[in-house]
Amino acid sequence: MYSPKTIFLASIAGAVFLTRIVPQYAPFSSLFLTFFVLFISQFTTWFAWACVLWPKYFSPLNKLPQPKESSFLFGQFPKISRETNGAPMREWVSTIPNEGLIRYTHIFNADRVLITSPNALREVLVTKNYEFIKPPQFRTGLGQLLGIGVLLAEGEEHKRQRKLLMPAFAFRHIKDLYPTFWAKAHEVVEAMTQAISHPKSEDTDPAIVDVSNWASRVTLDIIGVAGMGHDFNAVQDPTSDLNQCYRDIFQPTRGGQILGLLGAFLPGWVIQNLPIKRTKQIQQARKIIRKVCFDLIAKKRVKLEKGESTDKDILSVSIQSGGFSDEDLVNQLMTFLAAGHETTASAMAWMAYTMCKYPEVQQRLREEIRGSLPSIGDAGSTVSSTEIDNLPYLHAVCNEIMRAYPSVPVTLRIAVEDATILGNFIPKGTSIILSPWAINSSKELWGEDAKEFNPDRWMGPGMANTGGAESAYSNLSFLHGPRSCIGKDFAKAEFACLVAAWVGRFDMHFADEGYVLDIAGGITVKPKGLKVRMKAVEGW
Ligand code: HEM
Repeated sequence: MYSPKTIFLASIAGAVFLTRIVPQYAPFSSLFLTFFVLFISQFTTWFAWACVLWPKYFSPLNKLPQPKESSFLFGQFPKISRETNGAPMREWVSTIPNEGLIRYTHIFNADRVLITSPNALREVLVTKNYEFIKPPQFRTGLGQLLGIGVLLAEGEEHKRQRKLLMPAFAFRHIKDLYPTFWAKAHEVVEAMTQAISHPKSEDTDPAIVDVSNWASRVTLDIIGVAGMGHDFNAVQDPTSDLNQCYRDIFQPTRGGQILGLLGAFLPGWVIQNLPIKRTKQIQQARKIIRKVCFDLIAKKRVKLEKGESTDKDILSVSIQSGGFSDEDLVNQLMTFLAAGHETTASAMAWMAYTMCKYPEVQQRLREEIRGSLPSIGDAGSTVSSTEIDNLPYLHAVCNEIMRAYPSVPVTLRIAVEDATILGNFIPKGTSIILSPWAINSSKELWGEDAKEFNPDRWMGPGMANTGGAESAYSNLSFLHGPRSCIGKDFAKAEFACLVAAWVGRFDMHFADEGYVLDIAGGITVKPKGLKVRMKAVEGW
């Protein structure tokens, strides 16, 4: 498709051709000036067509409902960049009457289609799943840190990888991981209990805790132990290279946002080699993460070859499938390390926020946990999947946190060919927006109190799995279909164990009583600047 990126490349090629091969026809002898003239002239033509004529008069998407106000050139981009990721979509779902699709435009009026109804979601996520792929710039951008594992692979390659990995995520296997999750939950609450009772300096109050930091460390350890059979020990030692890497690269920065935007216009290799701090940071992180993964694979192979391992972690199951080369395995490990830890860490940050905001929920949950589970303070204590999964209020609170504040508020697809959704023509290349946050809080799907935090919607007969919503597509936190979160059961079990341990042990209040929710992040989101005053509650 003709785009600024192809114009850029075509202008470079044209300028080289004109100045080097047929200089008599070049407008200038300078390569740069020739490039500049070619670029500007092509860009202007493209601009008039793509930014004015096509979106305003020719786009078949014009007939779909859309937001009223729109910038002349940048569509809804100014609103989207000003607000929290997913907030505009959340607003449009409930304010623009629609039948499953809302159209809006982005930079240079590029078309976007927001999916709003269960039937439309079913088409995009299930029946036509491979017609709507992840944007290619994800592969070049995220691919550096995640490798091209199951998260970024497409088509037949994705099917192959997913089939080989599925056994590791089957519930019969996940249920054996509950004691591992519980052991790490024990370790982190003990470390936190120690930390909040020992001042580090005179002017810091140890009881005021940066929950995101602890949450990221414990979830990194859990994906290490349960996913790869290796303890990164980030709970005890936050200074390890790997922990530091993820803290740096997942910190939303201006540099990262700018690179994301440039990705729409420049080829991936140009972006990756820009001489700026952010690209250097990413290259360094990639080196460290890959080395950690290669070492883990080598160690695990030796163990498996000697017949010493009966491990059931994701890595062991992947090696034993025989379908992955070492390079493939590195890509899968990089994927699980990133996809499997910041997402759950974000859910933990939302847990802390909701517990502070709704102290009565916190109190009720603590009573259920303490009344039913063995004390987290007892180093030898363990729990089974049945013990955790049978606590109705814990189940309800965890589900409600993930519904009301999904870790991934928005994700994207691109129509790989001309397609249709609910019979509406979708031209090739159109961006399709899936917004878990918007869907999970749609009044149409959840009723009048959709935007309220109400764990009780998951209580009562027949409510535990649905929260009262009629369609499974009303809850999009893990998406659905062949590209849904492969780690859903893993994440839910891990989250329930961590929440039980954390709420069972600590009383939590906002450190700043007037805290007003502001949301930070990119792919995953968290309450910005949240600090929690924590106190260990005696007797458990
Ligand atoms: C609260 C925790 C989690 C949430 C909310 C979550 C959410 C999601 C979402 C929304 C996607 C789809 C992204 C897209 O296609 O655009 C996804 C995919 C994925 N998630 Fe999770 N996730 C969580 C935890 C985990 C964990 C613990 C693991 C690994 C152990 C994991 C591994 C993956 C993988 C590998 C994919 C790609 C699946 C594919 O494309 O076939 N996630 N997750």
